[in-house]
Amino acid sequence: MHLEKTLRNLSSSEGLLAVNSEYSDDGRPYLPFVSVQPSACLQEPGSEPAARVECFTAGDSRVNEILPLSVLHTLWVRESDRKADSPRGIITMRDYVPKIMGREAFDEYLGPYAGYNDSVNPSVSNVFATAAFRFGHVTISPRLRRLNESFQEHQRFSSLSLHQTFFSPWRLVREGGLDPVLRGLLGRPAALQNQEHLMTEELKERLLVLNIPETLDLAALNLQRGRDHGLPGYNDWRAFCGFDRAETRSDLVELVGSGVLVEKIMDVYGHPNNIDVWLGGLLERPVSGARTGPLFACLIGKQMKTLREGDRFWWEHPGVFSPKQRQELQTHSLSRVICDNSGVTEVPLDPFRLGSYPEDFVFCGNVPSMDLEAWRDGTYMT
Ligand code: HEM
Repeated sequence: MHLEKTLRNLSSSEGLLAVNSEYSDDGRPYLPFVSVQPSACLQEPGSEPAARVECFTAGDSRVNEILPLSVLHTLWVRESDRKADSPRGIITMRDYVPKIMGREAFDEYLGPYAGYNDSVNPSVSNVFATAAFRFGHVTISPRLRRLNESFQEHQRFSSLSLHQTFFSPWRLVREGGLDPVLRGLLGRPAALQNQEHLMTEELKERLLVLNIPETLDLAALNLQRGRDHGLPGYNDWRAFCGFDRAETRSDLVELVGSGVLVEKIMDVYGHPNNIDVWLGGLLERPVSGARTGPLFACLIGKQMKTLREGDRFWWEHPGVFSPKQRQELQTHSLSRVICDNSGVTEVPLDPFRLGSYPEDFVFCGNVPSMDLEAWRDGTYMT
């Protein structure tokens, strides 16, 4: 059966997604297991063969790569079964993207929504998937924090090194479900990019990918994938974005902000033209108020623009939703999704901004929610 069919609950006509039939998280569903079993996911040490927790299945094959990814996938499946067509696009574009590329760059590359353009190709570009959006790999902290209701270290389920969470769905099923992980994501920071130490050892020395027995190096994979895909180098992409090429060491020092680092890069690459775009983009000094430098801000900005302009069902495109529905959709937030689909009862209003507990957290009752009355008259997707 095709993957998209296995992800649906075909026994009902309500358009629901399939969920796990063996386990639940305090009454809330988990993702279904893969159909080919036994799967390659790791098992709880010492557990009985009958108590296996298989790999979860979802639209993205990386769903088991790391616990937080399984958690977010699960959250969205629960949300989707509660409310058809949840507005993920709004949350990503309004609450996340401006924080990674910076408000100024967001306004420059995207600006206000200007309508659907049927000549825009919305597919994801090679450079975006293979380099620019992989900036996220240096924001990963080496520890996965698991917190209790008071957002303190969980007494039963302590925090873990990242590698202990690779392909280990049993840690959700047997160790407290989504809530301790969600609280850790909300209450503790992502890694701050550090030019002297870009990526955690957990990802450079200990990365696991299913069906490969050795541990891998995500930095090496990113560089090699860029070459496999024939990506032009750092300077060519700077030119593509209308920036000056870095011709000399001092040009690079200007962009990177560290002479010592530029020495190392030049020792390896010889000339700025040879620098892989993933590495060059990561090394640029971040734009103020952003997590990326100017090159990645440009490449991410251009991609986001085409994703929005080329989407016939973009939520702001007239005719997709009524004005009243659009107004309601704007009240939606990731915090609301967490409140509605997990046991977490306190959240920051903006979960993409790190706050301190309890000052910056509110009870779920105080998080705005959409009024679904706006959908009652059936005006939807004309
Ligand atoms: C611990 C967290 C993460 C792990 C273990 C991880 C691991 C991986 C792996 C193994 C790949 C495939 C690499 C290859 O063979 O080329 C990959 C691809 C990718 N990752 Fe991550 N990743 C993580 C977090 C992130 C984050 C936070 C972002 C972005 C914000 C991100 C963006 C991407 C993108 C865009 C791709 C390419 C996807 C595609 O072309 O289909 N990753 N990641």
